[in-house]
This record gives sequence, C-alpha cells and structure tokens, in this order.
Amino acid sequence: MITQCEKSEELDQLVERARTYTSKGKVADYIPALGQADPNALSIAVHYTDGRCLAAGDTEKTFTLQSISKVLTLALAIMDNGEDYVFERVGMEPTGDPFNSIAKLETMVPSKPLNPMINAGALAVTNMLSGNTIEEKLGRLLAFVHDMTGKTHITYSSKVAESEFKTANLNRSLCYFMKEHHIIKGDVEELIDLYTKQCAIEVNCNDLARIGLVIANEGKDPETGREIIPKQISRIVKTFMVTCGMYNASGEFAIKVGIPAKSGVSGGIIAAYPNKLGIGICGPALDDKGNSIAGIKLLEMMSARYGLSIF
Ligand SMILES: NC(=O)CC[C@H](N)C(=O)O
Repeated sequence: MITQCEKSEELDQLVERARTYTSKGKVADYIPALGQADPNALSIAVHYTDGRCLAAGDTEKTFTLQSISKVLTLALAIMDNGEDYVFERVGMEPTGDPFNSIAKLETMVPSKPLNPMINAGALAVTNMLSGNTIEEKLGRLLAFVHDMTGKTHITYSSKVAESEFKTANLNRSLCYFMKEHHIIKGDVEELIDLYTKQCAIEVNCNDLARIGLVIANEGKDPETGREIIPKQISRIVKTFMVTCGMYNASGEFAIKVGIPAKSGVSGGIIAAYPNKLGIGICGPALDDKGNSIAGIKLLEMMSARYGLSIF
C-alpha cells in the first residue's frame, strides 16, 4: 500500500500553470454543500502499476465522487446482473446533451437513457444494484471502493448527501419519467436516497488514482494481482469513459487528452491509462459543461508533454 508519493518539480510546475485557469471557472452550487469548495484548489496524484506514485498539490484533501461514482456503480451493476440485463435498460451511445438533460428520454424509442454516464442512465444503473435495503446496497458499493483503494474507512459525507437529497428535483423528474416507462422500479425517494449517498462518497486524489489504476490494470489489484473487476467489465467501463465520461465534452477531451476519464461536479477527475497508470485530480472550479476547468487543462498539458494519448 502506497503511503507517501514522490514530489515532482515538473508536475508541480504543470499544476501551477493549470491553476491559473481556475479563475475562469465556477464551483458547482446547485448542490449547496458543494458551493463551499475552494475554487483555486488543484491537486493530482498519479499511481503506476509498478507501485510508484507522484503527487502535487493537497492530495490528502477529501472531496465527493459525484458523477465519478457512475463508473463504479456501472461495474457493480454488470457484475450483479450481467451485461444483457444492464444494456436492455441503458444504452451505449453518447448524448451530446448536458449530464442532467431529460430531453432525449422522451424522444428515444424505446425510451431508455442513452448511456450510464449521464444522470438518467446512472439512476437506472443504481436501481439495478443487488441488495434488500438501501443500507445493504450502499454497503456493497462502499466495500467495492474499499477493495479498490485498500482503505476500509472510506464512507460518504452525510452533509453533501442531504444537501443533494433536498435539491435533487431534476433527478427526481428523470426517475419518475423512467418509472412511468418501466426502466426503473421501486420507490423513487429510496433511489434518490441511495444515489445521493453514492455521489457523496468521500475520497482524496490518491484514492481516486488508486481506483483509476485498478480500472487501468484490467480490474486487478496492482499489488496482489487479485481480480476486483472482471477484465471484460473493466474494458466496458474504460470504453464508456472515453465516449461519455466528460459528457458533451467527451469528443474534444478524447482529441486533446486521449485517456479514458470521468469527471464529477465536485471537480474530481479520474483517469485510467490502460495497463500503465491511474490519475486522480481535484479542482472544484468547473467549466460550462460541469468538468474541472483546471483539471482538464492539466491533463491536456500532461498529455501533450508526455505523449499520453492512447490513440
Ligand atoms: N455531473 C455530476 O457530477 C452530477 C452528479 C450530481 N450528484 C447530480 O446528480 O447532479
């Protein structure tokens, strides 16, 4: 287990250059508790399959997963139900719409969310997790996070979860629409309860980089070789990260950075370079698509300097 990452002057310099972009972004405040984040913050951890790790900025500071959790619930839902069941209820195509849009749900025939990385698709995926109660489902998701990070104390922020639960009316609308069309079943309030808790799971950049590394490493624990996610499912997850991970900025991101990645409105970005490394970033100031503005700049700079594009 990595306890201390190396400092790298070069990475520090890139972070300071990227940090200048934070002033052009804005911290998300539609979930009121997220509005308290420091807009100038920017940190990164890079974990390699051989056990090395590099860090810059305050990598111990915690933040919530938000939409990054969609990657984890997707993997777990496929492990629980199999590919056929999951993809009968959620599609595999990018939307070109904002992450919380309801528009395509009504126009698509048959009515199902286009992919698991937008809110509608992620809510449908969360609805598929196995377990008899919210506590059991959340417990299984947390155990999955503990397995990937090696840290068993990771839990969710009840403050952020409650703040989102109180204000999640758009997500409730998506759920009621999908319930009407039999894409989801059960109690919508319970689903929103579970979803807001999943989004409020608190990690730091090192945890995120470690999760990215497991995904990069074909689902295996890089230290022990133990399978945490079946290889085929880690492949599906990485592919969705490329096509839909940065919402309606995924195309530009694939060209300018070229690494499977997923963002969240807390300013987190997870990235997984196949068979090589995992990256965890936090920079709460967001661009107009809801992605960390300086986080994306930092990845663009790193990709250009180190030739990181997988394409
Ligand atoms: N893009 C995001 O990170 C969105 C996640 C957030 N919890 C929401 O549903 O609105």
